[in-house]
Amino acid sequence: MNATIFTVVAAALVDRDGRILVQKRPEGSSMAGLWEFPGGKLEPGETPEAALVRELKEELGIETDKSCLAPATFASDALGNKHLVLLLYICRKWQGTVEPLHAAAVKWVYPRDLYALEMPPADRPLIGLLEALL
Ligand SMILES: Nc1nc2c([nH]c(=O)n2[C@@H]2O[C@H](COP(=O)(O)OP(=O)(O)OP(=O)(O)O)[C@@H](O)[C@H]2O)c(=O)[nH]1
Repeated sequence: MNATIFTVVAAALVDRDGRILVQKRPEGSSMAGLWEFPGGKLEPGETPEAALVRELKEELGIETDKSCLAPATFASDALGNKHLVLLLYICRKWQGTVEPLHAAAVKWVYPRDLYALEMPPADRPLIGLLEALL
């Protein structure tokens, strides 16, 4: 079966205690209220790393560099009538203080505590991998 594939980049920001940042999708967006990794869709012609650096600035007000983005794992799942490929990077180094500029809220959680959160379906298989990696 053919499907329109769209690519999303996202970051597991990891703090010094090994906790990961998740943000809550705002009211009025698709999947409102679910907790997700910050990130978003690529703009035409944009590299995944440039898109993620841009999204982290737009969504959280932090600055990072592509050299601080380590490819970690990916998800591949149907989303509506399209197919989502989500590239997840681990990022441990950035400048600035995280602020929820787009999200309803942000919080830092240990990987094992991600299981208890309501997350988009594509994200669930990523949790065990993050637990193993961190
Ligand atoms: N940033 C992010 N997006 C995710 C995650 N998991 C997941 O399924 N997605 C989906 O990937 C897409 C990312 O789009 P986006 O963040 O650029 O934009 P958006 O919410 O305005 O998109 P939309 O209005 O089309 O839903 C959304 O459809 C979102 O639901 C995740 O962990 N992080």
